[in-house]
Amino acid sequence: MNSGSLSFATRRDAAILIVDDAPDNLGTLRKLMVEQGYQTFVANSGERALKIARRVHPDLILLDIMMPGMDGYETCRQLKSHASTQRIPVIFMSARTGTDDVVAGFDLGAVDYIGKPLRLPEVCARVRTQLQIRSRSETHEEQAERLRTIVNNMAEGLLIIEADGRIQFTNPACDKYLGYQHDQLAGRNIADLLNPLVAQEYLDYFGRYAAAPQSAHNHGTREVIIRHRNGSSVCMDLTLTPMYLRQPLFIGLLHDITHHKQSEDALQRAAMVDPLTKIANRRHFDTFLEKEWQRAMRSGQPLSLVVLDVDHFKLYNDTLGHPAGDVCLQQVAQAIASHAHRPTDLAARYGGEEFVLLFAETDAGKAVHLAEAIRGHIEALQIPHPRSTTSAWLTVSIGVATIHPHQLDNTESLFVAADRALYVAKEGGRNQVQSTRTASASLDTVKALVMR
Ligand SMILES: Nc1nc2c(ncn2[C@@H]2O[C@H](COP(=O)(O)OP(=O)(O)OP(=O)(O)O)[C@@H](O)[C@H]2O)c(=O)[nH]1
Repeated sequence: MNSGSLSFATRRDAAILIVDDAPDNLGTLRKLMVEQGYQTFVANSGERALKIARRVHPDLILLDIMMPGMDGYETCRQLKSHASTQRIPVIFMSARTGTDDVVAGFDLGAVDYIGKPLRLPEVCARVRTQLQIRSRSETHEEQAERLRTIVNNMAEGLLIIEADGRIQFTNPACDKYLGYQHDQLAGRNIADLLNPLVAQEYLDYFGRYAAAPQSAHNHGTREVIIRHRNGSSVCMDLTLTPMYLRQPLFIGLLHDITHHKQSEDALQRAAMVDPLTKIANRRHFDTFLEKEWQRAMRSGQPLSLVVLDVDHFKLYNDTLGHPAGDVCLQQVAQAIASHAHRPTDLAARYGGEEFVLLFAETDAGKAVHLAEAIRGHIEALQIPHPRSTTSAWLTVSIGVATIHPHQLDNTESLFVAADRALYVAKEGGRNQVQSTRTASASLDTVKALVMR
């Protein structure tokens, strides 16, 4: 038993409409069809046949041609012109077996033509065959419908692209991702959606595949920026698969990664920012310094590092509480960061109450001047520090170091110099700026202090 008869075997309940004005014929055919296991409906006129067909949607109609009133041809014409009945297979039965009659029957859309007098086994065979064909074509339609449903409902955008870059088809998800109405993208070129370099790369790949489909390789998945209809850019993963369907075609699958990108960016930003003060953290500062250091080595420009430490901060915490200390650090951070104006300046929280600032292309004189401005700014905030022995307000001590980096130096040496200057500022009474120059002048003092 082949698969066709198998599928047919499951359709023993097929419904047959028998149309004939002769009661004997109707009776004989009905009995025959019932014996075959079919469900039967009968009509003795064309008008009645149309009514029944519209109501019960039979799987097949056996239709006599010569009938009073509406004949079989007209009945068939009307069946074929009505959406709900046009796909029902019709087999004509007639004593008129001339070629013209038979051809006229097929021209009206009949699937078969049986001559009268009927040979009953032949009728059974022809009915069976037509039901098998119908059952197979239904399966094809069901499959096509299933595929259509998947394509229309999938979350990924689907594009079918021709070798010259012309878009042949897009699914609703693709239209939605890119802001187009249904069918607006078909006919456009992918070059309208991508930046020119990327588009050219794809077109070259299409061209290579079209020239030698057998040697084609999968283009894989890559991240692309696609132009949305509103002019904005959307970040997508595009997977391209070449396919030969009568012509070289490329199936593109678009996966929106904008949200993924945004959270990736947010994570990246979070990894660079100090959670308490919202300015750069130590990690970000070190990376930034390394980059500026390399740049300064190439340009020969000076690089200045400013190190700041809040005075008597332990005392501040002990007096006003740790939460007040946190707020104070936020205020100090904002004040410091407001002095980093250029893209090559960066303020960061380097540790507990210690802050740093990098000023690229800034000589010692300017850096000390900037540091002095920051010190004054923080003092002017007039954050009360009741038990400070330095001032009634919160103050900072600042060390400044400037260097013209070269191969033999490293960033560590710049930090050591700035920290030394800071040490001198602390020991010199706090609330002041000291630079490497001033620090080295007081080196003896430092040495003496260190020895103590
Ligand atoms: N509130 C708060 N305090 C912090 C934070 N990080 C560090 N500290 C405190 O900062 C204080 C730093 O104290 P020290 O290093 O002794 O320095 P100091 O008291 O500022 O003294 P000098 O630097 O010599 O003027 C410590 O008490 C730390 O607990 C923070 O995130 N929040």
